[in-house]
Amino acid sequence: MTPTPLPYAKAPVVGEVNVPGSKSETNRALVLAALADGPSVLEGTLESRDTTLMMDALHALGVSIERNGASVRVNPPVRYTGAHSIDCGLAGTVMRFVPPIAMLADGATGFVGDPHASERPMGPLLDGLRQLGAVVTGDRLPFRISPPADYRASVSIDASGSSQFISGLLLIGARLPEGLTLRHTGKRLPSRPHIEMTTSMLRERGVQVAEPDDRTWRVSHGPIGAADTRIEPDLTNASVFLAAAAITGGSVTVPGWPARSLQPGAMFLDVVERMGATVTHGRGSVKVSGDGSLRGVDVDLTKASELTPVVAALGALAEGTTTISGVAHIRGHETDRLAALRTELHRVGCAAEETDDGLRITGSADLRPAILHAYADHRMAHFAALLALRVRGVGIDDIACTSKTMPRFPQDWAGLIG
Ligand SMILES: O=C(O)C1=C[C@@H](OP(=O)(O)O)[C@@H](O)[C@H](O)C1
Ligand SMILES: C=C(OP(=O)(O)O)C(=O)O
Repeated sequence: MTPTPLPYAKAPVVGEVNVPGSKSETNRALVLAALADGPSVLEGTLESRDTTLMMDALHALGVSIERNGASVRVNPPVRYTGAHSIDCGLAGTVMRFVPPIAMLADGATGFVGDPHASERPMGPLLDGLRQLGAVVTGDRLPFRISPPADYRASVSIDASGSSQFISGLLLIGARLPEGLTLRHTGKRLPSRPHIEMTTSMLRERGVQVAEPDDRTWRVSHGPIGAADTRIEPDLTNASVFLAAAAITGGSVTVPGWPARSLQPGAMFLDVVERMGATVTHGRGSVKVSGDGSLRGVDVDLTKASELTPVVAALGALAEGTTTISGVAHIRGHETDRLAALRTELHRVGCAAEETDDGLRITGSADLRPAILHAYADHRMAHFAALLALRVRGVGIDDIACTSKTMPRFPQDWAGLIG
């Protein structure tokens, strides 16, 4: 792949960026619309590789989907049809949310993915489907699911590797004949806000979800109501643009910032504030401004591990040490993000070490140019773009991987940085 140079900020970055819809909300809304009791219209959806893969997957199972830009009309079938082969790409939401739907189909369904997708953990989800009665071949991609003869209602799994195992099962719970009781058996549970996003979107559609304790969910059998919905902007993707202001002493506004959100990306505002930037809430917008200096922080990102690459870039450019904890499981994200961040930080001359559950980074004002590796991971490309603002001559080997959640990233970034 030809490396792409990334823009250096000759001046403080100032501007406004309209960020497209949330990946997590779009793909949940698509799944829930596909499982609903009638047609739904979704507005403001994200148009990206992960959401296209989701629509194609649902279509392969018999769901009718009409896309008109960011507006999508979904019409569920009377019965889902088994599909020969569903492509999950590298999308966690597709590989963890669609197999449970395949369990409701009239025949077997095969699942495939990108080369690295078979490194991503799937065992607990597939084991959960087996506990519900499905026959599943394999423990990683590619795998095949045959629906149960008799559906059971109770599952115990260890979701310490990904909250998406829980979300994927909860999403179909109401469609199981006896509902679903799901218990998490592991010691830790990452990304709880993403589980809350799932339960909240289920409840908005009339589904009863009880949480008798903090590791058990009970979904009652019943219809999932069709709902016309507007998707929030993706706050994790927004954080990349806001970080540019903090790094360069500029000021960036993101319109459409929700007053309250279950997206863990909203936590970025606290982190960047602790690192020295100023956050201003306007009417339906957020502005981050900086004076160009950042200080290192200790930050537990258990709830918002998606933010790790952006916070790592800020840490590399900050004064002092930044310690990120609570993110051991991101070794199973699009790439092993802890190893990838350590390697790429070393490549620009930044001292960084992996800990059991995160990274320790010593900020430096003296980093060197390099072509960084993206490992097919959109957030590694964001990380490189942020370092490049302050280190002349930083490039990336694969900018196209940003299409996973933000195909417009290269243009929007160039437009903002100038
Ligand atoms: O359910 C979701 O939409 C997501 C859950 C999280 O996964 P993990 O719990 O595997 O971190 C998050 O990192 C991912 O980007 C999106
Ligand atoms: C972990 C991520 O994605 P996925 O939905 O593929 O798990 C991410 O986008 O940071």
